[in-house]
Amino acid sequence: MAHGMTNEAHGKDITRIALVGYMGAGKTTIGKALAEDLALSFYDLDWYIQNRMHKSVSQIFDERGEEGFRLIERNMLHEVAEFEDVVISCGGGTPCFFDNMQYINQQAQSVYLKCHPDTLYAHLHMGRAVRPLLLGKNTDEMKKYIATQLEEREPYYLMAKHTVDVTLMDSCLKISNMVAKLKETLHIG
Ligand SMILES: Nc1ncnc2c1ncn2[C@@H]1O[C@H](COP(=O)(O)OP(=O)(O)OP(=O)(O)O)[C@@H](O)[C@H]1O
Ligand SMILES: O=C(O)C1=C[C@@H](O)[C@@H](O)[C@H](O)C1
Ligand SMILES: [Mg+2]
Repeated sequence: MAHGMTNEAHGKDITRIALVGYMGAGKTTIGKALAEDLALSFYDLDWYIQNRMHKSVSQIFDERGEEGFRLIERNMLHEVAEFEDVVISCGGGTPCFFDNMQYINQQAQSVYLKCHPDTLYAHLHMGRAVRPLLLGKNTDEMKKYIATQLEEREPYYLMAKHTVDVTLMDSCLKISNMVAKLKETLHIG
């Protein structure tokens, strides 16, 4: 596989792709499709945390607060980012805590899935996954929260090695186009 990250322990060429970006950008949706296309294993960091902890992300937030969740998230990131020949979808906040983004860049080909706040809102509004940070917010509050937090977080996301704007890929039918664009960006597949 022509990706070019070499594992120093055994000198083998490995592929490890990490997707970052705001909640609702499509990291999970697109990451899964990309992994299938490239015949790589797919790891979603939120799902991995939930499986390892036997608890939902929301439960972890409730029981340990965001601070507790971020500690667990960092530890789990260090587990999945050791795996070889994988696509990893990070959580929306993963790059913004500790030195996570530097670590992601050290371990993987990172891609920021950039998405306009209106599209993020539309995705988050229609999706059914529970995002503790958005709980209890009405439409206006949610739109404001997304716009403000995206501005705060974008400097971290922009540290990724590649940026792909997914705003215009706003249809499930076009997920395959998205995969093609990512492969082109990464010179892979
Ligand atoms: N390109 C797209 N076109 C249409 N719908 C999309 C697209 N990308 C994502 N969606 C939809 O938007 C919702 C959120 O997507 P997804 O869960 O993949 O986002 P995420 O970036 O993984 O978010 P989080 O950081 O919260 O895990 C889902 O319901 C998904 O089906
Ligand atoms: O953007 C965030 O901070 C989050 C995104 C999700 O992926 C989850 O990791 C959690 O809901 C927090
Ligand atoms: Mg996700």
